[in-house]
Amino acid sequence: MADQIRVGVFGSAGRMGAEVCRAVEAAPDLDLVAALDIGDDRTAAESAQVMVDFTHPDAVMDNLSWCVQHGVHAVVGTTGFTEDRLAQLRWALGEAPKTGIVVAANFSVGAVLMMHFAEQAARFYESVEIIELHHPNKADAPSGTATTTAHRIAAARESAQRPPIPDATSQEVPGARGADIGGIRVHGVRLRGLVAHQEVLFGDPGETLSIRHDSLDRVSFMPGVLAAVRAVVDRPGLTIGIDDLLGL
Ligand SMILES: NC(=O)C1=CN([C@@H]2O[C@H](COP(=O)(O)OP(=O)(O)OC[C@H]3O[C@@H](n4cnc5c(N)ncnc54)[C@H](OP(=O)(O)O)[C@@H]3O)[C@@H](O)[C@H]2O)C=CC1
Ligand SMILES: O=C(O)C1=N[C@H](C(=O)O)C[C@H](O)C1
Repeated sequence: MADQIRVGVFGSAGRMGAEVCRAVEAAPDLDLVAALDIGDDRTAAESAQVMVDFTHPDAVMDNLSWCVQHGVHAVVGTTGFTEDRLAQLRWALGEAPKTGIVVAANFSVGAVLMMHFAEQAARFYESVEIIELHHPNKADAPSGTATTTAHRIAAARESAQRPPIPDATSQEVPGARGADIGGIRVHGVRLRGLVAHQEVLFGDPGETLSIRHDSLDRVSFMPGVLAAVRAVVDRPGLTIGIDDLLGL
């Protein structure tokens, strides 16, 4: 079909990459032109308009540098995007970018809503902690979703001039209180049988609020990935998260 978007996938043999290949092949408006995994030659990717990257935090920056050099748009789900890495991408894209890059810690609509709702709730509660739960083959901890959620909650609390979260712990086995991400405690669970799950717990005197999201299958990420593929061709520059694409 003439007006199909030509799509390639970095990490095509991985859990997410394989699912993206299936989703692209099933979409009538998309054409899968390159399925590349580690060590593969990138020549096939030169014919792509959009490359999707679900690889590894150690590999993704090199893949994106190739995309920018070749004017190929990118949709990126791989984790590990610190402020420093985002700044490197902005610098590589330049002041008048022609290429678009969408980087999202989580492409599932429910997870995007969970982060959005958690950000809304953040200013109302004295206490907040995050529990992320994933399959045991996951390379990184805490998850990119939990890190992003923690930073968004921390920023919302700062805007609302919330004091630090109360915690009188004075004796602690290292790790028992989780990781401190921007002042928010994040606890990581790795358990066979899980896919990707997160609970954000808020507390105030006499009440708690739990906001939980569960990805039970990797198909949950596909509508967001495909929406980003369709959008990125008309979005030069760096887009962080898919909230805008969902109208949030
Ligand atoms: N944003 C989101 O919605 C989601 C993000 N993720 C993130 O996506 C990433 C991948 O997750 P997952 O699919 O579970 O991981 P996998 O390990 O299953 O897949 C990664 C694949 O990428 C390959 N790979 C590594 N380096 C390169 C490279 N330079 N070029 C091409 N392929 C490469 C790996 O090969 P090999 O195994 O040989 O190293 C592997 O086949 C993680 O960072 C994860 O956190 C996951 C789910 C949703
Ligand atoms: O590795 C995974 O599986 C996932 N990674 C992303 C993350 O680190 O947040 C998204 C989702 O949690 C699944």
